[in-house]
Amino acid sequence: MRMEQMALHTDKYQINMMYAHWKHGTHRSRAVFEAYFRKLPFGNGFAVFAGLQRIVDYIRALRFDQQTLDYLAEQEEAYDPAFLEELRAFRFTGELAAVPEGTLVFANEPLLRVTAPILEAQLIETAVLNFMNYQTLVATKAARIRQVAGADTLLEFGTRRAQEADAAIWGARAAYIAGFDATSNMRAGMLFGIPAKGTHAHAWVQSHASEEEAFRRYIEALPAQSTLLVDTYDTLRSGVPHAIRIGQEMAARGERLAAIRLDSGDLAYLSLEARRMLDEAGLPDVRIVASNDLDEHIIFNLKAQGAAIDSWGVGTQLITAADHPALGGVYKLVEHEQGGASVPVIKISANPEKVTTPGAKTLQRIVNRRTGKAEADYLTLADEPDGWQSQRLKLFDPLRPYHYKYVEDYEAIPLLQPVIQDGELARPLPDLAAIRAYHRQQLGLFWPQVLRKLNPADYPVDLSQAAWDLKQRMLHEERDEDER
Ligand SMILES: Nc1ncnc2c1ncn2[C@@H]1O[C@H](COP(=O)(O)OP(=O)(O)OP(=O)(O)O)[C@@H](O)[C@H]1O
Ligand SMILES: O=P(O)(O)OC[C@H]1O[C@H](OP(=O)(O)OP(=O)(O)O)[C@H](O)[C@@H]1O
Ligand SMILES: O=C(O)c1cccnc1
Repeated sequence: MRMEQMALHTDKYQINMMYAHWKHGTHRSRAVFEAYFRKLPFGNGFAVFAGLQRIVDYIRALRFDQQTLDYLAEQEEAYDPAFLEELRAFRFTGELAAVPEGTLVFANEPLLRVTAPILEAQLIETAVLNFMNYQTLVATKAARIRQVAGADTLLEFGTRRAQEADAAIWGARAAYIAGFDATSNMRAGMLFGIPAKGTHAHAWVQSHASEEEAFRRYIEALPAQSTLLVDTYDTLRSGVPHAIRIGQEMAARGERLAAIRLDSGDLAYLSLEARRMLDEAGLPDVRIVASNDLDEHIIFNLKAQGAAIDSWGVGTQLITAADHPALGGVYKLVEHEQGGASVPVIKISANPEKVTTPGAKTLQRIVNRRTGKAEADYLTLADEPDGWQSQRLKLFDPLRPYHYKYVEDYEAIPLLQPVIQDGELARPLPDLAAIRAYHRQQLGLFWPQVLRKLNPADYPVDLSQAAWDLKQRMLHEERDEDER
């Protein structure tokens, strides 16, 4: 997809650090950054990774054009014109490894790893996090909604309430990855190939002399796809009876009214009454769509009340991730070239959760061959020799290493896969249909206790002995340094 000029979709401090590196001649030193989040959103037991397509499009299109360079030249920092010439020739030349979109992911594991000259790796931090945090958040919310909706149809209706246009389309895509069936946003439909679906609004009914006339004229125009919104005046006294009359007329002509939509009031009561009325009128095939500030909690409750709803239109709560409006993903330096060698680096914090895990890492999903279920995610240092995969594996909690277990008959599935190498796409990214299928398959790898939406079980994310030892050694070295 074509991307607009995005080079300055970054925080100024990135440009300032790039400049300072350039001034000191360190801008080509190789750096390894990893992106991860520390806390799962919505109290969920997993997140659904999304955003990679946009990240890849952005990275590959990164250029500093004349307008961008002119703007940089005006800044109060008075960047050296020779730096701007360096930027004029900018291309991303590094590597990106990432987990595939649709993967179930957890806190404190690398979802992306960038290995590049530090000038390049630093520039992309802000945008990478921007895309990853939002899309992963919405995909995760969508997965929660899919979980309660079972096999019902889920329609994404959020554009009017989304935090601007990009959020609407990329949010629609994220929702589709995690199991929504369609979006109302036509642009998302066109750009991404998501099925686009729509009913009609109250304005259609209000713009006619009567509700019945409005319904009749609507189905005359769109006989095959008509869903009639029945709550403009009085759902059970007016909307549903009028829809029934239209539905019966259609049936007499050999056509079928597709559905009615409920958009206010007690959706359990109204759907059950509407279902009864439709069935009694000989229209058991007319489906019922519901909307009105729905989320996973309300859908769960409506289903528990036996609501007769076949399709759910979900907007605001999904697209704005209203109950957890940001994923706190971070992008941390884990290794940096010093004196020709790549050296692991650590960031210490008084808060143990904020201490980084040094060294470039790989991420494996340890799947028990006997049960077919994932036991843990396992981080090794990227330079650890292969071969451990065929041995008995000790899995221990990195914060409480005396909590451990052994796994014997397992498969170690590498999750961080090469996406960009030497600035070029390593292989084509999967299409949306493949991403959705992969996401469904991912769900099958986990026990229900990890997947349940209320108080899920913790899924272990463990370090290899070598990764753990490196972290402990660097923590102690830092402390010794402080005490000197
Ligand atoms: N049976 C139900 N159980 C739980 N929640 C419900 C039920 N029926 C509807 N809801 C939800 O309760 C909320 C009611 O919204 P609101 O107070 O705006 O009432 P309304 O009748 O929809 O009015 P409006 O015409 O302003 O949309 C919505 O989020 C709706 O999805
Ligand atoms: O409720 P959401 O999950 O965000 O779904 C989208 C809403 O958008 C439309 O309402 P509209 O914007 O016409 O306003 P309304 O809230 O008065 O129904 C539609 O009728 C849904 O209710
Ligand atoms: O098609 C619909 O019914 C629809 C689309 C967007 C928002 N609300 C409803």
